[in-house]
Parts: sequence; structure tokens; C-alpha cells
Amino acid sequence: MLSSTFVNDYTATESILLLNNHLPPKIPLSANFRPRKSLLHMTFVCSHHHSNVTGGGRVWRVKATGESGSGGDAGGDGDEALQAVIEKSKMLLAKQKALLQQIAERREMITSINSTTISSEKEGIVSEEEERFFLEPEYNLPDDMDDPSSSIVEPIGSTNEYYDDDNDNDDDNDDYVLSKSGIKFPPESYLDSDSKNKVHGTTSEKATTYELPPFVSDISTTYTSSKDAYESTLHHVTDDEDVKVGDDVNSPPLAGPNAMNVILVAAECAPWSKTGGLGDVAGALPKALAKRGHRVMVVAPCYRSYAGLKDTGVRKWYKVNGQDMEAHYFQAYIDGVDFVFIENHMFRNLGSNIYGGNRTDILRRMVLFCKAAIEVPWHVPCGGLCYGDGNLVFIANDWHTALLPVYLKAYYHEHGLMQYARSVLVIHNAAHQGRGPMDDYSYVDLPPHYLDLFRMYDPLGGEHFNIFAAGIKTAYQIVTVSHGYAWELKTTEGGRGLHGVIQENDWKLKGIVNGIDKKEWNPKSDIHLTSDGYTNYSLETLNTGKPQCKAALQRELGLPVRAEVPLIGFIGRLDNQKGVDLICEAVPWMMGQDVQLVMLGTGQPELERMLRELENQHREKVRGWVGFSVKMAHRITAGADVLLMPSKFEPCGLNQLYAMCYGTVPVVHAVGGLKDTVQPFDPYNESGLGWTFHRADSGQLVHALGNCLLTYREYKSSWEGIQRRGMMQDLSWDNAAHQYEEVLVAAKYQW
Ligand SMILES: Nc1ncnc2c1ncn2[C@@H]1O[C@H](COP(=O)(O)OP(=O)(O)O[C@H]2O[C@H](CO)[C@@H](O)[C@H](O)[C@H]2O)[C@@H](O)[C@H]1O
Repeated sequence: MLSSTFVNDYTATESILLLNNHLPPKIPLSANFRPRKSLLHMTFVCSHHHSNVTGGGRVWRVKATGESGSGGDAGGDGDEALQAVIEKSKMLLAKQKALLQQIAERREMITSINSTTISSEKEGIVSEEEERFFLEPEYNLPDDMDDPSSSIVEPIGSTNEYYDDDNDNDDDNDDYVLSKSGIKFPPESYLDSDSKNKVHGTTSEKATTYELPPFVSDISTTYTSSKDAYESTLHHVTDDEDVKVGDDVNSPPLAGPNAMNVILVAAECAPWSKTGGLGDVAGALPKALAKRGHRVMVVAPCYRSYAGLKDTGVRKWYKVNGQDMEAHYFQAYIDGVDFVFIENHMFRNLGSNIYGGNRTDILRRMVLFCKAAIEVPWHVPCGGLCYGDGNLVFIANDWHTALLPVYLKAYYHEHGLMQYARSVLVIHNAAHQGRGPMDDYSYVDLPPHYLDLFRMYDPLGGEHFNIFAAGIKTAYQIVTVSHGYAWELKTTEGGRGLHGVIQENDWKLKGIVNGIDKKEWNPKSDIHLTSDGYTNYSLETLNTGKPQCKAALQRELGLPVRAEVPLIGFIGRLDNQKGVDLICEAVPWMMGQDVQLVMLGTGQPELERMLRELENQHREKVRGWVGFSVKMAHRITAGADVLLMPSKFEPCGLNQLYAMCYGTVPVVHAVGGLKDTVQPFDPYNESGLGWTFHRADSGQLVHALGNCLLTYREYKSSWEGIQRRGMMQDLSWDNAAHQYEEVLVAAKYQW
């Protein structure tokens, strides 16, 4: 989330948001369905999706001949015809879901392919030397990519000599194949040729020389031979035998015919890397999407050596500011999700300061990251199969990866590549936009006609280069992390210079409130509550378990261990966004009360200093823990009675969700996601989840906190009611994942 060194980020107008209760009407999904190609073309698309789950060359062959009827506009063909096409698409996609359901089976099959099959395939394995020879002129194209300038039309489903092999399991027709355990999985024709190659350990397509756009390095690929990659994949599969896709591979996926390949790309991903909420989301949302039946991957930079990763053997080269940079791909398969990490010395040298370096350093890293991430579905086999690009949606996150939608369009779509891949951009925080002087355009390596996408002007920054703006304009769909923030983004204060762009693209914007990872954040099973006097607890044991955690926290922090004193917590990045200054202003009032205050955070040096000073001045009552400690974050969430979140703006906010889950009562500034998720306590109806205040000033904070403390002290049963209602909510990712799926589907059918 942080981009503190990215100068010119819109931080000057940290103005208070005065929001009214009016939210804009939701955009119906159908409004996002905007087909512009002919029906004929759409039918081809669907056939492709049916016959080839992950992509490949057939589709662009059709398009290259002009047989798609491109140029025609479906607008006049009427709803009925459109509906028929949609229905047909759904039927065809239903077949495809079989593949996704049975990926786990496929993994099993790969391990069981007998040695005869492998040895018969060995003849087809191209030696490393030969492979380099073939791949050199192709640069980083996927193994199954032919010459896009060819005008030969391959009928859909026709046999291609390069797809043929001698495998006994190979089916000439589209009948299902029985695995050794008797479960059916789809015929070979459901796989893209790249995936077939990986399964059978061959590089079956010959390379073809042709002129490529100048975005990939002209250094030949140097990854290990296909055979090595295949064998390392087998190892991968064997190691992960106990991991299933989804909860039950035999039950139909919740996504139904909408099941697709999803690649979430983010600059951080918990537990491997995390500076804030983006890391949490990147670690958790993919698992919820996988549970729904999608094939899901996360791509993140590799900032250091992570335990348990496998070297895929795949190395690719990309140009960054005129320099050739290597991307080396590592992989893990956890909880039904493929995690792919991209290693390069630029990421490695950062340590824990993952957004460190100057503006252009960060920019260069993100250029490499986006370029290398976009080709993962071509090159990196996961469980034996590359994802391919046929039924694929990328989810980019924040400005760091906002170049991905632009690259997808400029490098690929405009060159007849990845025609059916789509991009969705998620705005977690619009305060950081990847701003710089217009000269920065030279770093992103795009043709001149893309410049205007990046050109922005506002009264504070003047004319400048803005990566987030370009991503928002180019992505097929945009998500932000709450309804409230979706509305705020369109205001001058909330949009931080992007409000005009957001307004123009409102038709593709949707607010989806984040969920929480119940495996990580659950008082019943929280691993950080199993030692040092802490204990796990649940709704049933709230009255004993939570006080025990509170006592343990007081002891651990060296505060007086007193059950009756309200313990107030704050956890967050020490950034102007989080309203730490308001807490500091309220401290004199707080210190006049019988309370304890614990603050955990890291960030701006002057705010870190402030935390230390508060502790020094009020040692009996205040602890200011400067640092990043996941364990302490969990323990404070469990041990505190109250969680303060006086954020100036808060796109969603996760800590208030975690707090409610742990029976800790939030006191929040009613903005963005905080307003969406914390219904104010109503003493007359005994409803609500916490306290809210409507203007970001310390007076209002004190007022809300005063009422909260009064209820804590004087109205015990009301207090317990608030705690229990908070704990009883379903805050899991399941609901949010369903909503994301709608966005992914809208993107998929969008032209
Ligand atoms: N010192 C510390 N030690 C340990 N853990 C710490 C910590 N400081 C913060 N954290 C953790 O980092 C996460 C912060 O998440 P938030 O959603 O509150 O904020 P953030 O502003 O980073 O995220 C942005 O993206 C998210 C995700 O979309 C939005 O919810 C949010 O509004 C938006 O600003 C929480 O898991 C928290 O526990």
C-alpha cells in the first residue's frame, strides 16, 4: 500500500470528508455487458472457450483471416439473438467446468502416467540446445504460439500435427477419459496445446520467425528443458498430494459455468510479504475464488527466500528502461491456489522495505513485475499445466500493477495475442497513484499514442504522469473495496485528483467490501493466542476467554493487570490516513479517564516518535509499540476491549472487521468501508456494532469514545450484545468472492 517515496502522490489534501448518506444506485450487471462484435464472432469465442480452457493459437487464427466478421456491430441484432448466444456460451462453458473440477484429478493422473508413456514421449522432447535455437526468434512467446501473421484458417477442433502424440490416453474424439480412480476428466481437446506439452513433457510446436512488437527482450529464453520442467512439476504434484482444489472436488463448483482462470497480481501477498491490507487481500481472496471452482493463481514479487517454494526452472527476459532484466519464476500450491513468485535482484535487495528506493526505482520494479506477471499463464506450468490465456481474467491491484491492463492492451491485444484475456483493476487506496513528471513515460516502454492515457492535470500536481489513471481507463472492470469508497472516489476530496477519471469510468466501477481470512483471523483457532497466557475463545467462551487474553496482553506489555479498566487499542500504518494525530490530540482527555491505551504501528518517523513520547509521558497507561508485528496485532485484537479507527479516509479497513470477529468493539470515523461495516450502536433498539463519528476531529472522537466507555462501564449487557453481534456476523470472503465473480464474468464477456 505504501508508496511514501513516490513523490507527488496526492497527500496534500488530506481533507476531512463530510459524507452524506446517499450512495449511488448500483449499476446493473447487464449494463456492463457491452458486446460489440458480431454474433458469428461471439460464437467463435465461445467455441474456443469450450474447446480450449486456457487459450492457444486457434482463436487468433480465426481472427487473422477476418472470418470473425469483425467490424460488425451486434447492437442491432436484438436481445433475442444475444440471449441465444449467451445461453450457448453458458452451455459450452459448462463443459469447461468439468476440467476445473478435475484439476486435482489431473494432477493425480500426471503422477501416474506410466513410464512407458514418458519414454515414448521422450522422443518428442527437444534438447535444451535445440529448444534455444527454436525459441530464440520467438522471444518470450508461449510454446504453443504460431505465427500470428499466418492467414491459414484452422477449423476449430481440427487436428493439428503438433498436438498429436502417442499417448494411449489421447482421445481423438471428445469423450471423457477415465482416471485410475475412476473419476472422469475431460478429453485432451479441452486443454490448450501448451498445457498438453507440459503434461506430456514435450515442446511440440516448432517456432516460427516473425516480427514481434518490441516489448520483450531479444535475449533468448534460457529456462530449463521441457523435460526438467516437467519433472520438477511431477515433484511439485507429489508433494502437494494432500491439497485439493476447493473443498470437495466431487461437488459441482459454485461458480458453475462461470468457472474461469483467474490470476491476481499484487505487489504484496500475506504471509510472504505484507505492509498492510493489500497483502491480506492478496493472500485471502484467491482462496475464496478457488473454493468457488475457479482455477486461481497469485503472482507476487519474491522479496527474499521463501520456504517451500519450488523453482519452476522458467526464466524469461524483459526490457526495463532499455535494460534486459531476468524474471525467474518460483511456485507453491497452497489451499487450492497457485502462488507464483517472480525473482529478480531488484526485488531481492529490498529486505522488508518492499516499497523502498526512489521514485524511478519503484517504477522500474513495477514495470518488470507487470511485464513478467502477464506472461505467467504462457510460461509457468502449475501442477503440470500452464493456465494459457483463453479463459483468463487478471486482477491487478493498486497503482503498482495498474500497468498490467495497459500492457495487456498495448503489447498483446493490439498484436492479436491474448485476445480473450481480460483485466480487472482493484483500487485499495487511491492516495498512492504512481505519479511523476511526464518524463517518466520513457520508463514504461509504450508507444507514443499511449501517452495521453497517463497524462493528468490537477491544481496541486499540475500536469503529471499518472499510472493509476492509465490503469483505470484501460481495465475492463474496476473494483474498489467498499460501496462507500466507490462513492467517495467520485468526489473531489475522495478521488484525490482521480475523481474525473473515476466519474468517466463509473459504468465499470463496483464496490465490494473485503472479507476476512477466517483461517488467519479467528479467535477460536488463532495460533497467536496459544501461548504466553493467551487463550483461544469463541462466542460460547467469550466471557472467560477474552478477559484471559486481556490479562495476558496487559502482562506482556507491562501494564497493570486489571480486568475492569477499558483497554483501548490501535493498529495500523502510521500514516496521515489513519488519523493517528486525532488520537494524539485526544490523549489528554483519555489520560483523565481510567483507561489503558495500546498503539501498534510503523510508518512516518514523526508519528513513530509521537507513539514513543506518549508511552514515555504516560507509562502507567500507554504503550506505543513501534514496529510491524503480526503476532502483536492478533494479540491486541483479542485482548483489547475497544479498537480505535479514526481514519481520515478508509477505503475498506480490515482491522475493524478483525476486531468485531474477536468481540472487540470498534470506534470509527464513518468514512468509506468503516461506514459500510460498523453500524452505530442504538441503545433504544439494542442494535449496532460500535460507535461512529462523522467528522475527523478529535472532539468528535472524544464524544464517541466517551459514549463507548460509558456503555462499557455502566451497561454491561448492552456491551455484551454489541460484542456478540459483532462476532456472529459472517465476515468471511465467501460473499465477497461471489461478487468478484460477477465482475470477472462481466469482464470476460466485455469487448
Ligand atoms: N504495525 C503493524 N503490525 C502488524 N500488522 C499491522 C501493522 N500495521 C498494520 N497491520 C496490519 O495490516 C493490515 C492493515 O489493513 P487495513 O485494511 O487496515 O489498511 P491499509 O491501509 O494498509 O490497506 C488498504 O487496503 C485495504 C485492503 O483493501 C483496505 O482495507 C484499506 O482500507 C486500505 O487503506 C491489517 O491486517 C493490520 O493488522
